[in-house]
Parts: sequence; structure tokens; C-alpha cells
Amino acid sequence: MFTDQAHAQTQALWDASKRHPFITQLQAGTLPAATFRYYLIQDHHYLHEFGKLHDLAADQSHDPRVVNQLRAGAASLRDGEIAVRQTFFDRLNITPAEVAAVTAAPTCYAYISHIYRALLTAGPAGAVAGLLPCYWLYAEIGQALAGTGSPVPIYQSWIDTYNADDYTGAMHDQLALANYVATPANTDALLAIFKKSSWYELQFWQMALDQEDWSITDANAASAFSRH
Ligand SMILES: Cc1ncc(CN)c(N)n1
Repeated sequence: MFTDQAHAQTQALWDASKRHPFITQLQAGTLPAATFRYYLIQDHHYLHEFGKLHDLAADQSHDPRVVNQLRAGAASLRDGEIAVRQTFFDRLNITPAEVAAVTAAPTCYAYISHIYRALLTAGPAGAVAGLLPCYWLYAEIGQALAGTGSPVPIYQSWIDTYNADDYTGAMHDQLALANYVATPANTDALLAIFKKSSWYELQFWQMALDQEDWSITDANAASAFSRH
């Protein structure tokens, strides 16, 4: 099955995500509040495009099963994860003005752009493969963290979001959809797309720790060019 191959080929990337300091600090309760706040705002931009991509891919498909599943994914995102995130914004006093003042950082922008490209080059099946790690990796992280949890209430709420039946149900529906759209002719392309999304998932945690932005400072220019 496509999903078995995809999972096997991205094991190292997923393990690195599960061990990333953002995740271990979230679980231990030591993740700085400013880092989580930065992550939430970037992820708001990401989730907005993620939802739009479901609809754009559905618009391009002529297969009722694909169309219905993508529309259902967009609806469950709006009613589930995005609604929960709004409660986080309320708890942390993150205002619409604050969100609007921040643009997607380079890694967030690149990840979103990658999925748009997947849709452009491989059609709705490409988008399904590009969107899948988002569903699946977070469900695995939610399950892994659920046992010990986090001492910080909002970090515990974050874990609970991804260890919830509605989230894992949506994830299983997307797994089934990926296996449905994968064919011998497109599997290599879909695997390559899935791997790149998994790579961006890992970079997304680091982006938050670094509070990455588009500015060039003497320090980051020096490290970016140090090997040349
Ligand atoms: C970047 C990213 N990837 C995955 C998820 C979980 N849907 C998320 N909220 N943000």
C-alpha cells in the first residue's frame, strides 16, 4: 500500500520530528511561551492555506469520492483544529491584528508553496500526498505524548487536539484517500511529495525555535555563507 511505503521511507524524518526540542520541551513544559505563540501564528497561516488546498484540489477532481473526502477534510479542519486554535488565541490574547501583522516565515511559506506545486504538477493526487503528513504525523505525536502529557495546560490542550477521536478519524479517512488515489504510474511522484512534506514538518519545529523571519542580520548572513 502507498501509505506503508510512505511511512517506511520517512521513518527517520518522523523520528526526528518526535525527538525535536520543540516537542520534548512542549512535553516537559519548558517550551518558552513566546516560541509557542510564534508557532501558533505561523501555523494559523499554514492551516488557512492547508484548508484552501483541500478545496482547490476538490475543484480539480472529477472523482466524487475524492471531491467528497477533500471537502469533508476541509470541514473537519474548520470545525475541529481551527476552532480549537481560536480558543488558544483567546487564552493567549492573540488578536486578529497581531496575526495579520505577521507574514508566513520562509519555512512556512516554502511548505505551503510545496503543496501548491504538488497540486500543480501531480493534480489532486499530488495534493493528497502533500497534505497527508500534516494529518498523520501530528496524530502520531499526539498519541506518543498522551501518556505523560504536559504540565502546562495549553500544551496539554495542544496534545489533546491530536489525540482526539475526531482528529484520528479524519487522519484515517485521509490515509484511505491516499491509498485510493495512488496508482503504479503516480506512486513515485507521490512518495517524493510525501517525503518533502515530512521534511518541511521537521523544519517547521525548528522555524519556531529560531523564530525565523525574512530579515538578514550579520549573524545569520555569516552562518548562511560560512561554507563558501
Ligand atoms: C505545520 C503543521 N503540520 C501539521 C499540522 C496538524 N494538522 C499543523 N497544525 N501544522
